[in-house]
Amino acid sequence: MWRGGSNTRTCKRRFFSSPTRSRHHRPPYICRLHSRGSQHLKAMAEVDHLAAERATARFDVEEMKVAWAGSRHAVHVADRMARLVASDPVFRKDNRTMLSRKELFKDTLRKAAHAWKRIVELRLTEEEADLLRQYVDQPGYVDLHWGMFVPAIKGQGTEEQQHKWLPLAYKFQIIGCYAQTELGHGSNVQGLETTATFDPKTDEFVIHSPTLTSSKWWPGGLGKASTHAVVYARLITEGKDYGIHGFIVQLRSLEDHSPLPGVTLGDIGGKFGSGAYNSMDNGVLRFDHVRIPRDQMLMRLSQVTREGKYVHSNVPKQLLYGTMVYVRQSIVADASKALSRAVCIAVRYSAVRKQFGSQDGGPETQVLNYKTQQSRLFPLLASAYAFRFVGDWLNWLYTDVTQKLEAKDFSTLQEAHACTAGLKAVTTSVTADAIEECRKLCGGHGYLNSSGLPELFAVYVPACTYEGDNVVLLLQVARILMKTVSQLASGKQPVGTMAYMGKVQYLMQCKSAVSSAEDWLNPDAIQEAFEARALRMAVNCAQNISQAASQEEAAGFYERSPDLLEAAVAHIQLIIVTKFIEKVHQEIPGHGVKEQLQALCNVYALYILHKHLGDFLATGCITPRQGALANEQLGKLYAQVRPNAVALVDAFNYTDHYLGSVLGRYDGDVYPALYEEAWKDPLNETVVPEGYHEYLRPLIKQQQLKLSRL
Ligand SMILES: CCCCCCCCCCCCCCCCCCCCCCCCC/C=C/C(=O)SCCNC(=O)CCNC(=O)[C@H](O)C(C)(C)COP(=O)(O)OP(=O)(O)OC[C@H]1O[C@@H](n2cnc3c(N)ncnc32)[C@H](O)[C@@H]1OP(=O)(O)O
Ligand SMILES: Cc1cc2nc3c(=O)[nH]c(=O)nc-3n(C[C@H](O)[C@H](O)[C@H](O)COP(=O)(O)OP(=O)(O)OC[C@H]3O[C@@H](n4cnc5c(N)ncnc54)[C@H](O)[C@@H]3O)c2cc1C
Repeated sequence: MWRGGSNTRTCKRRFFSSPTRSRHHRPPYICRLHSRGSQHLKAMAEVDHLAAERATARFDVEEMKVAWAGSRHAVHVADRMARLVASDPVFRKDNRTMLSRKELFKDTLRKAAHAWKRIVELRLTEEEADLLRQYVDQPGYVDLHWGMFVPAIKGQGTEEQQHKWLPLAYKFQIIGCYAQTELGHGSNVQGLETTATFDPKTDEFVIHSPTLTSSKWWPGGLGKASTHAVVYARLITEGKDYGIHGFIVQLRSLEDHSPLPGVTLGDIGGKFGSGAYNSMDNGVLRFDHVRIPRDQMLMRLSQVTREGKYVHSNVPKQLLYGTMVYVRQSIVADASKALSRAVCIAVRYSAVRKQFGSQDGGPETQVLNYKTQQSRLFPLLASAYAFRFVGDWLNWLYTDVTQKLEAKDFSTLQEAHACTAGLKAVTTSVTADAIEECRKLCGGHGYLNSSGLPELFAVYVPACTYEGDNVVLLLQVARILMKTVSQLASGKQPVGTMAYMGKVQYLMQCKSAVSSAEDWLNPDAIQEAFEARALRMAVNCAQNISQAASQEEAAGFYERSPDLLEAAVAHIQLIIVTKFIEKVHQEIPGHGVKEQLQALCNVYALYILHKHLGDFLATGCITPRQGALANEQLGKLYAQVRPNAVALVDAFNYTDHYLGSVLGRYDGDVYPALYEEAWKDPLNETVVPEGYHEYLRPLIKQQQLKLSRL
C-alpha cells in the first residue's frame, strides 16, 4: 500500500512530493527537468491572480461563510474539523487514485479506525464526527453503518430492540449495513425475493435466497466489513406472504470475521473510476436457510406473535421506507457540497487560466472573462447556493415530519416522500452533470486526476442511481402531482409545496406582466412564471391521461411518463426557486451578502427559465419576447457576479485538502503544483519504463533492421 506497502515505493513517493528536498537526492532525469523548468515556476509563483480577484469582491466573505454554513457556530466547527483532518497524515488522499483496490480498501479501514480513535480521544460530538467523516472524504462501510443500519433500527425497531442493538452499533461492537437491493430487483422493492419464513416450532425465522436473482447485491459495507445487516425479505407466516419487512441478521463471526454457516458473502467487484467509490465494499449475500430468533424481525410497524400470527400496527405501510427517506434527505444536503467543490475548482482555475486576447505580447485574457465561460459556470455557482438552501429547508421538513409521525400524525408523509424523492433526483442529476461540465471548463488539465474532478465525478455519479433511480423517483413525484390535480375538482385544497396548485383558476390563465429585462428581477414575476409553468404542465399531463379514455389510468400514466417526468422536474425546480427566494427575503447580515445572494437567486431562476424556455412558451406562461428579456437580464447578472466569483467560492471555506485539486488551490499557484504532481506518477519512478526491454526495444530494433535492409 502507498504508506504501508513496499518501502522503496513509499520512499520515492515522499521524496518526489517534497519540492524542498535537495536535488542531489533526485534521480538525474528529475533534476534535469526541474532545473529546466525552475525559472518558469518561480515566475509563475510571483503572480497571484487570486489575490487580485479577491480584492474585487463587493461583499463580506466572512459573513457569506456564515450564510453558507448556516451559523457562526457551524463555520467554526467546520473549520476546526477540516483543519484537524488536513493536518493528520493518516488522512492524506493525494495518493488515492494510484492505489490498487486492495490497498485502497485497507486504507479505508485504516482511516475509519483512526477517525474513530480521534473521535473518542477528542470526545467529538455527533455534529463534529459527521463533519470529520465528510472531510476525510472517502466512502466506506462507516457511511452505511451510521447512515442506514443505525437509522433503520431506530426507525423500525421497537424500544426493546433499539435498547439491545443501538449501544452495540454506537460503540462499533457490531458493524452493520442495509441489505435491500437484490441482483434481480432494486427499484421495485415489492419485487424482492429473499424470504423470511416463520417457524413456530423453534420461534425462529428462516432466511433464504431461493434464486440467483434473490442474492443481495450492492449493499455498501456488506462485501468485507459488516458483521450484521438489516435484511429486507418477504415475511411468510402461516403459509401467507405478508410482503417486505426488515430483519437484523448476523453475517460474520464476531471472533474471526468468517461468514456464519449458511451465509455466502463477497464483494461485487470494481466500480467506475480510479480510487473513487472503490473504497466501498459493495457486496453480494446469499442465505441458505439461515435461522434467526423471532425478535430479530424489526417489529415497530408490524409483529409476528409467538404463535405465528401477523399483526400490523395501525400505521402506514410506507413507514418501512423511512430509512430511504432519511438518506434521500441527506443526499440533497450532500449535493450542494459536491457541486460547490467542483465549482470552486473551476472558478479559481478559470481566474488563473489565460488564453488568447493579446496580439502584441500584452497579457492574455483570463478564461473567466469569456462570456461563454461565465454562462456555463455561473449558473452552476448559483445552483450550489440554491441546493444548499433547499437542503436546509428539506432538513427542516424532515425533522418536522418525523416529529408529527411520533405523534401519530401521518398527514405530511406524502409531502415528505414527494420532496425528498424529487429533490434527491433533481439535485443529484444536476450535480453529476455539473461536475462533468466543470471538468470541461478546466480544459485539458481538468481531465488529470490531480484536478480532483475525475474522482469527484466517479464518486458522485452513482448518487443518481442509489437511494432510488432518479427517473423512478421523479415518477413517484408525478404520481402525487396527478393525484393532487385530480383532487382539485373536488375542491380539496392542496397543502405544503403543492399549495400553489390551489390557485388553479388564476395560474391556468395568467399572463406574465414582464415588459423589460429589469422586470425579471422581481421575485413575484419569477415565482408566478414558475408556478404557472409547473401547474400547466401537470394539468396538461392529467388531461392527456384522462383523454386516453379507452385506457386504464395506469396505462395512460405509462404512455405519458416522459411528459410526466418533465412535469415533475418543473414542480421540483419551482420548490428550489421558491426556497431560494424565501431565503433571500430573510434578514441576512454582512455587507453586500444579501445583494450577492439575491443576484445568485436571480441567476438560478432565469437560467432555469432560459434552459427550459420551451416549457414556458409551450404552456403560454411567457411570450418569446419575455423569454428574450430574461436572457438579456441573465447576461447582466453574469457581469454582476464576475468580480465576486472567486470570493463567492471562497465562502464555501474549503481547505486545499478537502478540495483535493491542484487547479482549485486557494493561492491559485496552479502550474508549479501541476508540474510537481506529474512526477508523483508511478510511471515516473524509472526513467526507462518497465516493459521497454520486453516490448519497445525489440519492436524498434526490428523496424530498424527492416529499414536497414531496404
Ligand atoms: C473512511 C471514513 C472514515 C470516517 C469515520 C467517521 C466515523 C463515524 C462518525 C459518524 C458520525 C455520524 C454521522 C451520520 C452519518 C450519516 C451518513 C449518511 C450517508 C449515507 C450514505 C448513503 C450512501 C448510499 C448508499 C445507497 C443505499 C441504497 O441505495 S439503499 C436501496 C435504495 N432503494 C431504493 O431507493 C428503491 C427505490 N424504490 C422505492 O423506493 C419503491 O419501490 C417505490 C417508491 C419506487 C415504489 O414503492 P411501492 O412499490 O411500494 O409502491 P407504489 O409506487 O405503488 O407506492 C405506494 C404508495 O406508497 C407511497 N410511497 C412510496 N414510497 C414512499 C415513501 N418513501 N414514503 C411515503 N410514501 C411512499 C406512494 O406515493 C404510494 O402512495 P399512494 O398509494 O399513491 O397514496
Ligand atoms: C454505488 C451504489 C451503492 C448502493 N448501495 C446500496 C446499499 O447500501 N443497499 C442497497 O440495498 N442497495 C444499494 N444500492 C442499490 C441501489 O439502490 C439500486 O441500484 C437502485 O435503487 C436502482 O435500482 P436498480 O439497480 O434495480 O435499477 P433498475 O430499476 O433496474 O434501473 C434500470 C433502468 O430502468 C429504469 N426503470 C426502472 N423502473 C422503471 C419504471 N418503473 N419506470 C421507468 N423506468 C424505470 C431506470 O430509470 C433505469 O434507467 C447501491 C447502488 C449503487 C450504484
